Amino acid sequence: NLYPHSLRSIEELCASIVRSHRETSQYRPEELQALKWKLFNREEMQAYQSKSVDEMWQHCAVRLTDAVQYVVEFAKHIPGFRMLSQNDQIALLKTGSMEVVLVRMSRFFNTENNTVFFDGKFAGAEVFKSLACGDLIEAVFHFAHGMCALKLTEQQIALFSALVLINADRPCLEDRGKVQRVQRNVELGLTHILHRDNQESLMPKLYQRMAVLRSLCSLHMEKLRWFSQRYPLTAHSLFPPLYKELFA
Ligand SMILES: CNC(=O)[C@@H]1CCCN1C(=O)c1ccc(Cl)c(COc2cccc3c(C(F)(F)F)cc(C)nc23)c1Cl
Repeated sequence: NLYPHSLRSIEELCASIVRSHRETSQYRPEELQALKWKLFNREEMQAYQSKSVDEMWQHCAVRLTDAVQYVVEFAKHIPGFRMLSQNDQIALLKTGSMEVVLVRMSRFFNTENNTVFFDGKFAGAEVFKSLACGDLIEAVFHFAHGMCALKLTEQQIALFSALVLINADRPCLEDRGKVQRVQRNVELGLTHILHRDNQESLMPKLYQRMAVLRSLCSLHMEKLRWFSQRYPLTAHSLFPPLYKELFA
């Protein structure tokens, strides 16, 4: 039901969001724990760094598109999301899916050696040099550090990711009121989880993280435009269709 107010239905809402997060998170925390110290050797590093700009962008775009598809799956199981109009669902995903990908990336981050899980191993920022957008990668790493510092549990990440997606302030929504009601329920779920964990103090920090996410993703869209103007062939032919649908 779209308007849960009793505690039981808030707990049901949390349970379905946590389950959906777990089933669509691509890698389990314990899997990544095992790979934590698997780093690229010199040859592998050089192989990435000698890729051309558009080769490396295409290589990343495939992974990002894959990650976005998992976020679309995640969104479908957020209570109330599927009751929104198709256009509103697309509008929320168009602006929110990359933000959730970024939140999820921070789960794959090792703050001890400043590396991120990429292509099966942990990579430092220098692996992405051939992308020719050091500022974007720097910002991605910096954001991941900030997220790791909050030490969120998987359940807290699940509810936070749902709140990042269900945002009634997004542009071009048809039925803002309906999105607001779904957003309100997810907010109740997040406060419920934080209250249960005795960590209400995290709430303002999470809202601050959402503001950082928005600025970071406008940088991404700017980079994406730069890349598709600079390499129109790659951008228009090689990027997987979903990517074009969501970001073009
Ligand atoms: C387990 N792996 C992961 O979590 C990430 C997310 C999905 C797949 N993936 C990676 O393999 C990965 C991990 C770390 C980094 Cl830094 C990258 C490279 O990231 C990007 C390169 C180019 C453009 C990127 C853009 C842009 F600009 F398109 F919006 C935006 C984001 C956010 N990341 C970009 C990638 Cl692709």
